[in-house]
Amino acid sequence: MSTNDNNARGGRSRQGREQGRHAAGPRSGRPRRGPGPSDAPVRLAAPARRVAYRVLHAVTVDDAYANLLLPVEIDRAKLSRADAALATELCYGTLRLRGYYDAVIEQAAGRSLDRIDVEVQDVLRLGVHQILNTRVPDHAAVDESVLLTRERGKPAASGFVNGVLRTVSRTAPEDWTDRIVADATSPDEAAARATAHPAWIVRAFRQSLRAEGREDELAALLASDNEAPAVNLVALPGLAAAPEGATADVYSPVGFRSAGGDPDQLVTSSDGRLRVQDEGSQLVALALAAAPVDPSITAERWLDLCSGPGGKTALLAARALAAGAELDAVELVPARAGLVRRAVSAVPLPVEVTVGDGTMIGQQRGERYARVLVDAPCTGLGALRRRPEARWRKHPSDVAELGLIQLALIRSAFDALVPGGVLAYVTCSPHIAETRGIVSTALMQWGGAAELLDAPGVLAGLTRAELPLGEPLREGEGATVQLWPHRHGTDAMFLALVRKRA
Ligand SMILES: C[S@@+](CC[C@H](N)C(=O)[O-])C[C@H]1O[C@@H](n2cnc3c(N)ncnc32)[C@H](O)[C@@H]1O
Repeated sequence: MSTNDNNARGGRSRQGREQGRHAAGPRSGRPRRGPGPSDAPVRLAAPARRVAYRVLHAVTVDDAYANLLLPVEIDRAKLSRADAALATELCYGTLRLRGYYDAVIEQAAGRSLDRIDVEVQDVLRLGVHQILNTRVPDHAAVDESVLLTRERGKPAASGFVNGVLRTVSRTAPEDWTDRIVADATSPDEAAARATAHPAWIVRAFRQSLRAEGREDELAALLASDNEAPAVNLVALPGLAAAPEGATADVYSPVGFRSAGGDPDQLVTSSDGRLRVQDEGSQLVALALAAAPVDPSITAERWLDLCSGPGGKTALLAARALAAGAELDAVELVPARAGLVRRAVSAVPLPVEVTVGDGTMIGQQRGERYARVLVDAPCTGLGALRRRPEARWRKHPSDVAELGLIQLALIRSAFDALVPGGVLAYVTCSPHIAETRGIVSTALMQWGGAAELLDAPGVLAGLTRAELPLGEPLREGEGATVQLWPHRHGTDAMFLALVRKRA
């Protein structure tokens, strides 16, 4: 079976076949069917389904990372581009909504998940995803799930799979959502169940939005986590330009979306001067390069303190080259330091990449740098749409553990600044404890030795369009920036710019 024919995307919709059963558009905050990545082909290619299953199961039993394993499995299966796209949608779509699908399976099967064979669980998850959130016809989703069950050496379970999936298909997706949230004990728990997020993450998001005076955006934020992000690229400034036909980013002056084709091909053929990079990541690196250091600083040396795998280092290197500055990079993990070296090789600037502990750099290289980027290790709650299984692997205790490292890193970065120099504290998490919490604590400890700069103002000087921002953390003239997937189309990057008083 091929997925390449026009019928695949243009064929009869489930809505049509089911006479308006799902005629209403996707409801905000709920797992959705509709256009975009979930708008999967009508006919299912068996190889794509097998690849999706293999990755799903490796995530379940081996703690594999889907974004690393999926390309390997796609290569191994020699999937066509269309089938690779389908395998990606099936795999990522299933993983993103896994908690929701598990609840559906438990209700449809009338038993708890731990009483279902672990391989059969993943067959069912994949089947439920196809039935509830793609245009794959129900009978195809059921039949092929049964086939897959047999292929996995579980013929005795094929009747069970058939029965559960038929039960799922007899209830409209919207009605499933109503059932799944029916006994939720709070609005956050209901939102968590309906959008397949752990409840503690929903509470953390609500708190961050509330701090910005935008709590009413919670449903939009949760929904955006369940959508595949567009592939965004950067053209390293001064070294490359966006290719003909590409669409310029809304905010980043050096970002673009490709007109089609394989982004990896673009990266390779440009010798790494075009790179895949989230628009928010571009903006925070550009903001550090543009921040006002004290005019007494004439020769600048810059530092990327947590640099692996080097996306922001490459952009900083291009900016440093243009500004006549030097650049160093530090990374704790040797393999990731290797990726940083590869990333900066695209820029004709010698960048010293050191494997080391960034928390020690302040002591070792005190008052040496005019600009320091602290792209701190964090929970990554702002990039859940990118890492489909990640939300199920995070724990509230991670926040406290990471907080200690984040505080140690920002303090080390401050010590490494020359007087008048600026540090950028960045996370790809909007969690208050990792963002405003760290910056407030550090500012309090530094007292009058530090000033929070106006990060929204710095960004306003470089973005193509004005960024709609919420209420920031303010101190003096300074303010922070929080970007959001649902509002800006970026990862939820946080940025604070802090200057060491001269
Ligand atoms: C958010 S990532 C940085 C992403 C990077 N700036 C980029 O744009 O590609 C955080 C990095 O910090 C590294 N890291 C964690 N603890 C560190 C430490 N104590 N010193 C230096 N790097 C550390 C992690 O290994 C990880 O590569």
